[in-house]
Amino acid sequence: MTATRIDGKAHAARLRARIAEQVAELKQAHDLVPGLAVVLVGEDPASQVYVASKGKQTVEAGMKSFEHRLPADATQAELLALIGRLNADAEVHGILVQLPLPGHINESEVINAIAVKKDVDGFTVANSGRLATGQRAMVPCTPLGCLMLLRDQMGDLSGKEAVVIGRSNIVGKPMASLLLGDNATVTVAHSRTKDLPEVVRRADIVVAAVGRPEMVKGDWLKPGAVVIDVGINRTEAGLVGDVDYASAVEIAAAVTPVPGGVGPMTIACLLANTLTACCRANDLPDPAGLTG
Ligand SMILES: Nc1nc2c(c(=O)[nH]1)N[C@@H](CN(C=O)c1ccc(C(=O)N[C@@H](CCC(=O)O)C(=O)O)cc1)CN2
Repeated sequence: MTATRIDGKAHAARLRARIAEQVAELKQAHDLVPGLAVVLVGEDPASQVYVASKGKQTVEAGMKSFEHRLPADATQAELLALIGRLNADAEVHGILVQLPLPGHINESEVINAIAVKKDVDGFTVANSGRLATGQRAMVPCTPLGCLMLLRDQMGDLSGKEAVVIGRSNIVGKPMASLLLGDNATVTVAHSRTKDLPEVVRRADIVVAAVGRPEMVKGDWLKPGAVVIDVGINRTEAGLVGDVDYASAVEIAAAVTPVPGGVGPMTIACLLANTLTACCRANDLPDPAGLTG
């Protein structure tokens, strides 16, 4: 039997519609409009596309979008000064610096200059620490999107065996924290893991976030596993994930495709985090069902 194709595009569209409704209610009840500032440094083609999509979807959801483009040779001081102004701007509830940054810029210093309450990427040390210790945090968008897809597909994740492949600060580690928060039993595998196929074979849930085209094969999977592919790899054959989709669908119960799986959820969850940041800045309760 062939696996379900988890339609991230359709899921993201439904999520954006719910966010737009909640944004309209916020305006009506409190005369508040969430605002998102996105900062792009340089001209990386993929980043330009993502930033344009973020701006468009922010406006479509009824929020304010502020786009700031700096040249590739902008200095760190210029970037920090811009973040300082956005931190102080009452119309801006969320700030995102598009990654990757040019090599001469210290990514960690820049990210950690963002006010913790406006850190809608959830990448600051403060938000990472809060998530890792089970406190209320701003949750990174890609892992939050993966969690929403998993809950939608499987319901309760309690007691499930989950293997997260990849230990990055922006996907692997927060993903592991979120799965632990839902009471899954979590293994984080990485490049030094011994016998990775055997580790993956025991998982009910596989989240692949390694950045290696089609590395996870169908015969690594436990029959009936749910597979979330975070990879976005540009190859000569086109865009592929970290999972070999064709062989995975022969064994798994459900698999996210690339494109059209996790990617669209990343931007929808950014809108969710911006709405959450606006509510928190105004001492209102978190919006229902958006915070993970
Ligand atoms: N500050 C951040 N920088 C980056 C993040 C992030 O979450 N915060 N994530 C990625 C880029 N990204 C959003 O910024 C992103 C990547 C991919 C998609 C997406 O919808 N992908 C499509 C395929 C589109 C394509 O052809 O490239 C899909 O998977 O269907 C959305 C957002 C790195 N930087």
